[in-house]
Amino acid sequence: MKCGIVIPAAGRGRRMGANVNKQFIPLDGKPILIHTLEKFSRLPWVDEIVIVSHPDEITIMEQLVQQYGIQRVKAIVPGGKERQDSIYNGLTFLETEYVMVHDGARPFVKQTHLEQLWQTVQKIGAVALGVPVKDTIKIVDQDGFIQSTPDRKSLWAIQTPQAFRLSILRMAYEEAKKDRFLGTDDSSLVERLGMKVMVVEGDYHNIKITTPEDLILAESILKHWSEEV
Ligand SMILES: Nc1ccn([C@@H]2O[C@H](COP(=O)(O)OP(=O)(O)OP(=O)(O)O)[C@@H](O)[C@H]2O)c(=O)n1
Ligand SMILES: C[C@](O)(CO)[C@H](O)COP(=O)(O)O
Repeated sequence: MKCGIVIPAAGRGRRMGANVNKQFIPLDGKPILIHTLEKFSRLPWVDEIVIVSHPDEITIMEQLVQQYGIQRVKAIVPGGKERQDSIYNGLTFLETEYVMVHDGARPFVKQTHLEQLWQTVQKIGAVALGVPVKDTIKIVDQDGFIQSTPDRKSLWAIQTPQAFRLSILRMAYEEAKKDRFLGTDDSSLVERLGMKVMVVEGDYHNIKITTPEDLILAESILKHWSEEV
């Protein structure tokens, strides 16, 4: 059994406010995206990697992949307006039985968690990495008033990778496209088909680098947990 990896990296990084795609920002001298790609490129069960890039950055991506010797990159393909559009396009280039979708902006996913996801997706067919939330979460209305407080015991902050049997994810993406449904992750597209998605507990290092504060946290993670991430 082999797995294909789709790395959505075609965003504009608006919340980062940098004048460059946040995935090219260096961490310990290496672009964030390369840290991410290195987590997958040597795994024995990874058959092919598809990187989804902003159309204007495909050449840069090709140069980085070559410069850092990233293995198993099958294609670097153009993304779309939304993350969902980018992944939809990336999926069309895969020929594996399983797929793992992982944000290019999450450089610290652990190998142990990737292995757990790989074992689980072969049994369950749909799985996502996540962590229990630490804050109390509130549902707030458009006027800024709290409507409800969900029981924190049942709340998880879902990350990536999210892994699926490829046929399941393709069907979910087609249904979402037909229904014009836009989700913020891949699992929500599978859930809306009425299918169960399992959560594997990861850890709090697996941050998505989104705003400037995350760069400070990322440097600290790399400095204090470099052997683990
Ligand atoms: N149209 C898009 C939007 C996002 N992504 C990717 O999806 C991942 C998670 O998205 P996010 O962190 O929101 O990145 P951006 O969309 O770039 O950030 P922002 O919303 O701040 O612009 C990132 O690796 C990003 O590059 C993508 O491939 N295509
Ligand atoms: C997919 C994701 O990383 C799960 O937490 C998150 O939903 C991506 O959100 P973004 O706004 O596209 O970064």
